[in-house]
Amino acid sequence: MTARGIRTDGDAEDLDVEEVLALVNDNNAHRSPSDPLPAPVPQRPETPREPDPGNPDRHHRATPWPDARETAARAARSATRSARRAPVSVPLDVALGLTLAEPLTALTDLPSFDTSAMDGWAVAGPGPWAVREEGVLAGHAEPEPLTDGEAVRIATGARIPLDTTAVLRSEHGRTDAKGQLHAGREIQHGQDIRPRGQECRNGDQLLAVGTLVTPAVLGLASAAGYDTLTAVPRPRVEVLVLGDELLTEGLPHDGLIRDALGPMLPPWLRALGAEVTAVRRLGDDAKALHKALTKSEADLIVTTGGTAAGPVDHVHPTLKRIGAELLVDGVKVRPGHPMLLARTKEHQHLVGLPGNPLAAVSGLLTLAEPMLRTLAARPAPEAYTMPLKEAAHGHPYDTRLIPVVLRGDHAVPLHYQGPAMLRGMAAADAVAVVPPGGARAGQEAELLDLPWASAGIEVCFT
Ligand SMILES: Nc1nc2c(c(=O)[nH]1)N[C@H]1C(S)=C(S)[C@@H](COP(=O)(O)OP(=O)(O)OC[C@H]3O[C@@H](n4cnc5c(N)ncnc54)[C@H](O)[C@@H]3O)O[C@H]1N2
Ligand code: MOO
Repeated sequence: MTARGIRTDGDAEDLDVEEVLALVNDNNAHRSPSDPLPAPVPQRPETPREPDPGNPDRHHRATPWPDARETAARAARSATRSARRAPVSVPLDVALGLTLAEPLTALTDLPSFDTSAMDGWAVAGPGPWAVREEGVLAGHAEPEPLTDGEAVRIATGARIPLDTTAVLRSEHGRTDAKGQLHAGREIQHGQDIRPRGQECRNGDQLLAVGTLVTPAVLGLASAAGYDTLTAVPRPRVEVLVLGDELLTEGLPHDGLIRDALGPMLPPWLRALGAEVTAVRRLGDDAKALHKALTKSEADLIVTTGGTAAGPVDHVHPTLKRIGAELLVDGVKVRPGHPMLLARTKEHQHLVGLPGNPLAAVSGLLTLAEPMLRTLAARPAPEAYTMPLKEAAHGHPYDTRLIPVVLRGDHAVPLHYQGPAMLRGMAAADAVAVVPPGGARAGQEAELLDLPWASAGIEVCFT
């Protein structure tokens, strides 16, 4: 979804997204907005490390998986603080998936008048009742008051006439030959009348700052009189797909392969709260990458491929050339260990996803998710675990992320989970976090939800 219709609201400018973030993160002590800036990558290893003949220097700087996620969230907090991103006022139809930057306060009583909860008759006093000729429908102006012994046909949602004592449901009343209405059962005073203000009074707080705008929130906001909502803007994300070998259509041929990430990343990033402003295919062209990085005004740049040390892996050299600060340079996670996070400008970061498609997913879950969630002021998901149905093979030193399906009260690891494969992930309900050394059958494993399998907010394929 784009930011169609988004404008900056004059009143909202006084507010601060960081305050929203602080409220959202209230329950999460380690996410205090007063955290220091993320530390640059340490130059010395802090933990014993696996020898990596491919690239020992880079692996020794690799960040443990939980620390990498925390670093990404902290970097986003510092960017939010320094950029002072102002909340925006958006029409309801583009607010889905945003976070409220102002409490939702009722602009009216709900219901806003005494209303009938059922189709039937509004009656006054004890029966039988004489039935008025003209009935009352929803949307009609205020009807004439009733007098004792009088009834009027009424529709669900219609205004209750003054001095009505109850509503008699159509299925509980009958009219005799003289047109008198009789109740088939005893009726209670006030029965089937929804009194004005039953749900809320004008000025009541309905939802707090930091609430995610779901379809139900849109419904409530509309019912409560809102045309626009004041919300945290979506972080703007630009995707740069690197690689000369990539085709955008047809079958693979002559060593060329189809681009799996160009189609996958934009909807996934949107599901994580981003507004994807551009997807650029740059090939393996260092100049084009340099130009794209220096020109970008996005809050977050996501690159794919080129993170390793091959002859056309331009990400590291280009980051160095523009003077970017590497906050994470490799993560102790499989797949995806060459992933990286850099601060490219004061308010801008770059997540470098490895080119192998499942390794790219690992980078999304490890670095992009905490960063976007924090920029969008979304609450951190509740951590949860489930026992594994089968043993999961682990890496001796690194965390392993594996796609699983949830069956009953177990997580079942899926096959086809190699770094270059999406076959397992495409069938997955969640991703299991397997600690270094692996996990036994029956062992509890932390699970990461996939955005379409949990909230499902803004997985819009438009
Ligand atoms: N000497 C070493 N080589 C490699 C290491 C290492 O540590 N030392 N790490 C390996 C690991 S692990 C990964 S993951 C990859 C990461 O590589 P890059 O980020 O540089 O990615 P590329 O080399 O550009 O591509 C890797 C692989 O993925 C394919 N690819 C790239 N983009 C796409 C796309 N959009 N859609 C589908 N497939 C894509 C590409 O063709 C390659 O097959 O490095 C290892 N090497
Ligand atoms: O990080 Mo790589 O994904 O192990 O292939």
